[in-house]
Amino acid sequence: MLELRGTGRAYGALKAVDDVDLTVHAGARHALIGPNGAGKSTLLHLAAGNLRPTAGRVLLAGRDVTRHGPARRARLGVGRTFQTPALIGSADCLTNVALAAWPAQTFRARWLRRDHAPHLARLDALGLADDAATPAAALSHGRRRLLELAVALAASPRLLLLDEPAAGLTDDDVGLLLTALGTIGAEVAVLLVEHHQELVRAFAGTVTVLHQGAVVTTGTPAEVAADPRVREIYQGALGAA
Ligand SMILES: Nc1ncnc2c1ncn2[C@@H]1O[C@H](COP(=O)(O)OP(=O)(O)OP(=O)(O)O)[C@@H](O)[C@H]1O
Repeated sequence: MLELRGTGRAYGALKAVDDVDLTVHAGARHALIGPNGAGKSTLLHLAAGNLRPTAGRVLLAGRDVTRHGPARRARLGVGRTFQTPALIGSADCLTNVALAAWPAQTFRARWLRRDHAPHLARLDALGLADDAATPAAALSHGRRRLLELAVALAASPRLLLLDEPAAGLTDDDVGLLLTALGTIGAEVAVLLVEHHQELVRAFAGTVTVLHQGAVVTTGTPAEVAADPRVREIYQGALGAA
């Protein structure tokens, strides 16, 4: 679904992302971990088109999108969330989801836009049905995270890029987030940047470790947790026993 080939992003002498090869397969549950400053957010920006690489290529479903901006990549099926939720605070949850769904809808669905049933179903699937009429700004931080996920999914992405969705969440909220992530269909590949080790272990089938902009290793959570290089550079990142 997503391929980075020799992809890099430099800021002067600093290589924030350095010659990265990364493949996220269709339907994958792929996590990207690494210490602070490893280059994880930069890599997500490169995948989403918010940043242009200074080296290498980005492919989406085999198509070279290196020079495509974020809007064009979104039309090709890339959805994302940000470290700080990007929502319309004054609009209620239903409106946030309905607006996000608009570009992916058929003409008929737009004409029938008063039919909010699909959007309510989406909110319900993520545990937000009771908040349909609540302004996004009035939600707790944890529920804003869930709404951001609902908004990203409303655009029917084929690749979903999630930037630290568990940041600042309570343990209970992380449980709700994990349940919500479990509702994402197999037609959507997910690349998750996350520091929360239990969430990574519970969610990801594949984990890539980034350090100083470069890929250290890719494997299952157990393989990565057992890798001595990972233990060295990323102490306890996966709660290695
Ligand atoms: N716009 C920028 N200009 C200069 N340096 C930058 C810029 N953006 C990021 N960097 C640097 O690139 C490196 C990678 O940053 P990035 O935010 O991608 O790391 P990260 O792994 O997401 O970190 P964290 O886990 O703390 O969010 C860091 O050294 C950072 O200071």
